[in-house]
Amino acid sequence: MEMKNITLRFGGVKAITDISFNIREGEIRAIIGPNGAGKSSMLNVISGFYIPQEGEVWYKGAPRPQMKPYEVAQQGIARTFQNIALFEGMSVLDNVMTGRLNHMKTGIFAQALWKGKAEKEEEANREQVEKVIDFLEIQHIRKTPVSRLPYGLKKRVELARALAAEPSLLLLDEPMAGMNVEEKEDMSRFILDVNDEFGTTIALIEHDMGVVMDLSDRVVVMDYGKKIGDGTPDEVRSNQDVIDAYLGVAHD
Ligand SMILES: Nc1ncnc2c1ncn2[C@@H]1O[C@H](COP(=O)(O)OP(=O)(O)OP(=O)(O)O)[C@@H](O)[C@H]1O
Repeated sequence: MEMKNITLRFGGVKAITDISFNIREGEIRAIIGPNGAGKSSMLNVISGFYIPQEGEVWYKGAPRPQMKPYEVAQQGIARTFQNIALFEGMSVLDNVMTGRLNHMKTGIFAQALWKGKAEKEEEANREQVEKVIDFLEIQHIRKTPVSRLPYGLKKRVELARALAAEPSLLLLDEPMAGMNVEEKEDMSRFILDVNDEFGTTIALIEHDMGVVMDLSDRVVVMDYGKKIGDGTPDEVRSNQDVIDAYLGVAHD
């Protein structure tokens, strides 16, 4: 995926100014930056939730036309949210199942006409869901309503739902926010395993520098809507603009 000269405005506020960067197939790419830098806005541009006023999003080698978020999802892009967005009253299993909605092609009428086809689809959906539930080690809570789960597990269920969609690009908005050290370690391991095992490309926003530097292949750094750094964790760590931004050095 390639972001080319993206500019995004909200009225008079420029959230993103002329930013370009790419996400290579199979990599873990982090977007970092101080509060209000424009990271969530950028993730929303990637997911098709915001349409930038300027610039182009290229996906799989071609410019992506203006699309609705569900159409972007159908192209294999799934995401999790900064604030957990699960159905609290529903079980873990049912929540993860909602991740398959994009794969449910057989409508109600078709189901009535071709029962066999619908059954096959249902089976494939169940299989993928069970695979993800096993992979993320949440079998023991599959029947539990999400509202009863501790925070760290809710975040894992959100990851499970996104993975159930079998995305080729997975967007994670602060996957470790609010977690304790142990939960962060678990989540890091799962993210690395997902990348390894399924070959899923991952773009994530994360505030915990230790986590970002350990997980990512490459990092984009934003500050005040601009890109100030882009490279491997080591390159970014030694970039003077990045150091200044994080130490809060005044802008000219
Ligand atoms: N829907 C919106 N309407 C108006 N302004 C917005 C909107 N979303 C973001 N902004 C503004 O755009 C800028 C970038 O915000 P954004 O949330 O993308 O930053 P961020 O880096 O994700 O911040 P944080 O780390 O605090 O989540 C901020 O000045 C913010 O106030």
